[in-house]
Amino acid sequence: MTGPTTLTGIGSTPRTGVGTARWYRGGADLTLPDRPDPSTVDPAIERERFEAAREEAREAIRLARDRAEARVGGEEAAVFDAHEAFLDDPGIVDDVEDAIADGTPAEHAVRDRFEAAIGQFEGMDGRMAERADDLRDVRDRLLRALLDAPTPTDLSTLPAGTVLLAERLTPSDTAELDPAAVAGIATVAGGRTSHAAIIARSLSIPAVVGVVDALAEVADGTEVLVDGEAGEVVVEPGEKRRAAALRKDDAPVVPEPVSTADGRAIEVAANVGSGAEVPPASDRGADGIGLFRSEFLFLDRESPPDEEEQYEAVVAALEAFPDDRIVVRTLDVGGDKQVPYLDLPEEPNPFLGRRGIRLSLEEHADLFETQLRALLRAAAHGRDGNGGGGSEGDGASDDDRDDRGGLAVMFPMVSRVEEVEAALDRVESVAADLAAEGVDHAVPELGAMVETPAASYLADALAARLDFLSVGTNDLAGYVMAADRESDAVADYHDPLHPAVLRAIDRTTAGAEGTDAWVGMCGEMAGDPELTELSVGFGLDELSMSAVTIPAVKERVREVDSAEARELAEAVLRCETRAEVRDVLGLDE
Ligand SMILES: C=C(OP(=O)(O)O)C(=O)O
Ligand SMILES: [Mg+2]
Repeated sequence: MTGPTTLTGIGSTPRTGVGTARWYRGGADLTLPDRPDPSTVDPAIERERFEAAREEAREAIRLARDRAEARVGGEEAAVFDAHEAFLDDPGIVDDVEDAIADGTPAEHAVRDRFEAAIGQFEGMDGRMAERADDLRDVRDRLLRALLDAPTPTDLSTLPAGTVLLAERLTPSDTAELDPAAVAGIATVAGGRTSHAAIIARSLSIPAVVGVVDALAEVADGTEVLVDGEAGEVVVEPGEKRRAAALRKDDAPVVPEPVSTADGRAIEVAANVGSGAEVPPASDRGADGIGLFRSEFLFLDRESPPDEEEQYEAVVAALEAFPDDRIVVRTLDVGGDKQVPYLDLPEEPNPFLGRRGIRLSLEEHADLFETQLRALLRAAAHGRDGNGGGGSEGDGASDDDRDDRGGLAVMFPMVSRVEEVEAALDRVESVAADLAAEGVDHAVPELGAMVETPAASYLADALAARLDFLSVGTNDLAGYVMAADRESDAVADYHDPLHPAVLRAIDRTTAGAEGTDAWVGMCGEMAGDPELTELSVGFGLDELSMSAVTIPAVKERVREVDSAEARELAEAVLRCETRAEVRDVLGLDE
């Protein structure tokens, strides 16, 4: 391949890096010998081999876990606990042992059983499909042990400036990478929400996944640029493109809050999916956390976290940002986020079913209560001293709260005023219980996500009852455009730059005008520096995003004039097609 050639995929870590391509092919050859005649197989020996392989794999998984914990933190490392659990899963172990008893050699029994499990997960939606990667990882560890195959290339010692190309990377592969050495990752397979992609993001390694386009033709040693924001891999990019891309990525970190050129303060906060993402957010200059996806505390485990664990996770985030606001979203499961132990109802169309606040108010009222107890206790932390003597809050009018600091809590997937009223009642009753028990607590700021057209139409009524609203453009675009956010086939529809979505955003800020509620945005649109002026023009007070784009968005906010930004928003709101919107914004089609 002679460049420059641009291959497209899915941007996963929105940073850019340039380096030298190096293919990673998983190291060892795991081709199995031909299956022998069952009568020649000694099941006792095979059982012993299987046992020994499990123990070897267990040791390697624990080592990977410790290494990941040291590099990216405990929450990301917890994926390896899930890997270890596969080694003990009776549904797998018993089947492998049964096959061995019938005369199947251990390596064939392992491969067959894992292939079946991988096939099952691949047939599911969203995050569950990505558990297939975890199973592949465990299967390969077992097969390596059984075949006595060499361990794969040591990914922790790659030379500086490597762009790693692979068919797919497992979570263990990714956790081994040294972010100082690896300039980028491009893989043929994988989605944005696979564990491997999440770990790469936590390590801030530029990454593009799902590059089906001719990645295989890129030879080792070629210069490659990985633009994880545009979702592009540029082969032999040339000096101009390289310099432009790196300039974009290198916006200086601005630790203090920023205002527009004419003095309007805009909070630029971080979205985090786990405690491990909190320190990098603060390093990138986040003004607090605008979206703490609390559901990550519930994934990849066998039972929900208890009140204490949730309390501690939130307090750790508050301590990392003592002067800033931390917005924790209550449990948002259902739709693409399935949690097996919660026994969520089977639904023909989960995106239009029991999700978010709907589950918290009914099927999982118990989990909601535990979560609110943890949150109200955490809200007292740091007031009147470190954790001691918190006030008994009185909801939206709690006036001893610092303007911008402290805890805020928001409810996901709201579509009715009644849901907000019921959630506020639950908060009040949890506060009363804690008071009766003599437990320190406070009522945090309370808000709702605007992710449904209903919430956008009702923004005035919601804002009148709450302290804030936060626009979730990922789901809002999906529901306004009737386009599944997980489906490639309708990816074109799922774009916040469609006029209908932009009008829903504007309707939200307009609805909140005249109330005391502030309005933020925490969908992916908020993190796009090319859309910062438009977001300011819509009247948003806060933009919350993946930590990596915070410096570029802060830089952009400082250049914006809010009157001009409003004119831009008005021009965009007059558009009738996405092409016209892109034209007004000066973006290429
Ligand atoms: C931020 C959002 O929530 P999530 O992506 O977690 O569904 C959104 O829908 O825009
Ligand atoms: Mg959402």
